[in-house]
Amino acid sequence: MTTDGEAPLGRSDAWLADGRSRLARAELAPEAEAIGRVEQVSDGIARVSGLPQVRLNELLRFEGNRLGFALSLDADTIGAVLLDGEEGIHAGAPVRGTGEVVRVPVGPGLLGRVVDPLGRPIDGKGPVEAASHEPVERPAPAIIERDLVAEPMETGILVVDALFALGRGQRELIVGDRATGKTSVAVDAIVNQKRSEVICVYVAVGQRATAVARVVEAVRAHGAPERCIFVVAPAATAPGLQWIAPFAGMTMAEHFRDAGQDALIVIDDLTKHAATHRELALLTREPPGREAYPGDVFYVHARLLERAAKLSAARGGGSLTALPVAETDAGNLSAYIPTNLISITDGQIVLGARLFAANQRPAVDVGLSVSRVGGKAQRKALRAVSGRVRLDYAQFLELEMFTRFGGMSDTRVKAQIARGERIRALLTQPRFAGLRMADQVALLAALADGALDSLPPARFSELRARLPGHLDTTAAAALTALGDGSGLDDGLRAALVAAVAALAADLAASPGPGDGTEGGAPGPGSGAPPSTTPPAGSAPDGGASDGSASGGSASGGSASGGSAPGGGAPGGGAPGGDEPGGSAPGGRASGGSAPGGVASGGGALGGRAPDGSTALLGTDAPHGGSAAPGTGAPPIPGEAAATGSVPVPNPARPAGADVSASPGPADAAGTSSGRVSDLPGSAR
Ligand SMILES: Nc1ncnc2c1ncn2[C@@H]1O[C@H](COP(=O)(O)OP(=O)(O)OP(=O)(O)O)[C@@H](O)[C@H]1O
Repeated sequence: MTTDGEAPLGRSDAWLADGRSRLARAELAPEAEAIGRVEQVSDGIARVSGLPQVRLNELLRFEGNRLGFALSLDADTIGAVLLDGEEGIHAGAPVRGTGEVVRVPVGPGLLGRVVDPLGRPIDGKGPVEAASHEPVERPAPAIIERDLVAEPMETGILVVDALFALGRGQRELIVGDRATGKTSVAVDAIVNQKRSEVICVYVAVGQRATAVARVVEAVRAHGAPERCIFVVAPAATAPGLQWIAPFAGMTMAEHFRDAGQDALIVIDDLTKHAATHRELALLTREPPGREAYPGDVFYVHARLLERAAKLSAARGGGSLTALPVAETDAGNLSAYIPTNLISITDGQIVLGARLFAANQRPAVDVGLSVSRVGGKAQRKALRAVSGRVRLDYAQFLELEMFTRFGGMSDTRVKAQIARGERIRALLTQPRFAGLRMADQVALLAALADGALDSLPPARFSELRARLPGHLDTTAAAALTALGDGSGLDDGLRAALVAAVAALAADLAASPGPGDGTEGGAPGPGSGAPPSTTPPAGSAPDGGASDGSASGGSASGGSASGGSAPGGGAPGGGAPGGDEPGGSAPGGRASGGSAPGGVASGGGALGGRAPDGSTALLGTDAPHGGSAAPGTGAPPIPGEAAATGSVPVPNPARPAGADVSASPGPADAAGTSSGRVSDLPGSAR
């Protein structure tokens, strides 16, 4: 051996000696690792045996590093919800407990990102930088850690900010039938936060991927996406992921709340979350209760929404406002999940399908909506001018119904109706056209002082669009004074009203666009062609839908051609008469533009007549039902009515069935007050 040859031998000897000494120092002891076994996999659930020490909600690791969590613990097996799908997981595969619960990344690194409920990016913008990882299930702040809701959360939507003001830290349910604008109200609230410092989290549970993409796009186009997080679990994702999505979103929002910031979370929607919870519960063989939901569905949503709170100064003074969304079926607010959520939250914004079809958008039903804590948080100036609006509007809705039956020529009543029509036109607001608080104050003060009386309601949309710029130039001092949060003194009010009056006079003097866009339309025969009028609940975005009903208020005409979707029985449809119980010409309901005056019978989609009366809405037309002739128009929810047969949707009734011949239970329900009891199905 050469010297060269000995050197490597010496190094390996040293390595061997070092290894031996370390081995001698090592304390060898047996270590137990519990490895369970998958017994069965189906429908996103794995039944696992052999892991007796696993705790509820513990994270489990399956083969291929796939994750799941323990949802139910039985004597011998665990019902585990799979978070990454079932691929590669088969009976007999090993499972390990982790001793951990499900955690998600939190922190500013998530802002502007679209992530799945585990915080994994799905927007192709690279990995998320997390400040830390927090459990998805966390306890709600204790009472002592909370403060009163005292600051407004402005949505920019006049009807909400003026009549159902929200406060930071409040939980307000947005509830309504399918396609009544629930998401739009929530997204408008998010978009409006571009004027504030509020962090927004939008959680999509069980939505169509295209609908989610539209929301993300809308916020990117109109809002402040750099302060938004999108947590997305579309309908096609594993039920386990959909289940944790609201909890994950809440944890991400809580991070900002706990850092003393203000956050807003929209959960769209909890009805689908409840359905996922029911699905998982049934698959893990939990005993079903009412409507087959497991008994803990109330607890699941209560513990989720209790995490929204306004924190005390000692805890940093941050707030988390929650806007959960719930879907009703045929306006039935008394179904299990909507009633649960109504009782958990601090109020609800109810969206009505008939109002929506009548082009009253946002279709907020002022009779059924309420905000239980936000009123105290409303800005003083806005409170000063919005006080009478709700009362005036509610009175108008009742009066309007009575005027449908003719008579009521009293000048005082006429004035009230005219005022109500103006309120209605003012409360109609397109999407992404949020108003500043000062704009809202100016509009409502001008309305109350009669400064808008010379402007036809059809021109209000122009007024609203031009108002912010006009106030900026003509009433800058008043805007500054209002921005200070002070109340509305007489001088300030006069300045704002004068500015709005000047703009209204300017508009009144200039020629209008010809066809109204809301709140009644100008001339007879200006109804939208039936072929372009969407059926109730399927109106497309913006202008097209705006034009359909309100623009479609041809007065005194007869029902225009086309048949209502789903057809209508002879005698139903939209009669052209403007008398109550007017003679139905026996035609089919036309799409859109029910003629002016009082539409009678069922099945017409329509708008508002220039005289302010509400044409019959086609809520039952798509179902094919039709009302008997001469039954009178059904009330818009919130209005009183004493009609006989009410053309309400009745899922139990087969398509094409004649309402008058076989009145369904919903028809028998009283229609006297527009309250919950009047809603279809609620009397049952
Ligand atoms: N203020 C508004 N002005 C004009 N169009 C509106 C307004 N609000 C909503 N819409 C339109 O109504 C349609 C339904 O709205 P949206 O999707 O928000 O309803 P939804 O109740 O959330 O529906 P889904 O039940 O499918 O979730 C959309 O096409 C939307 O653009």
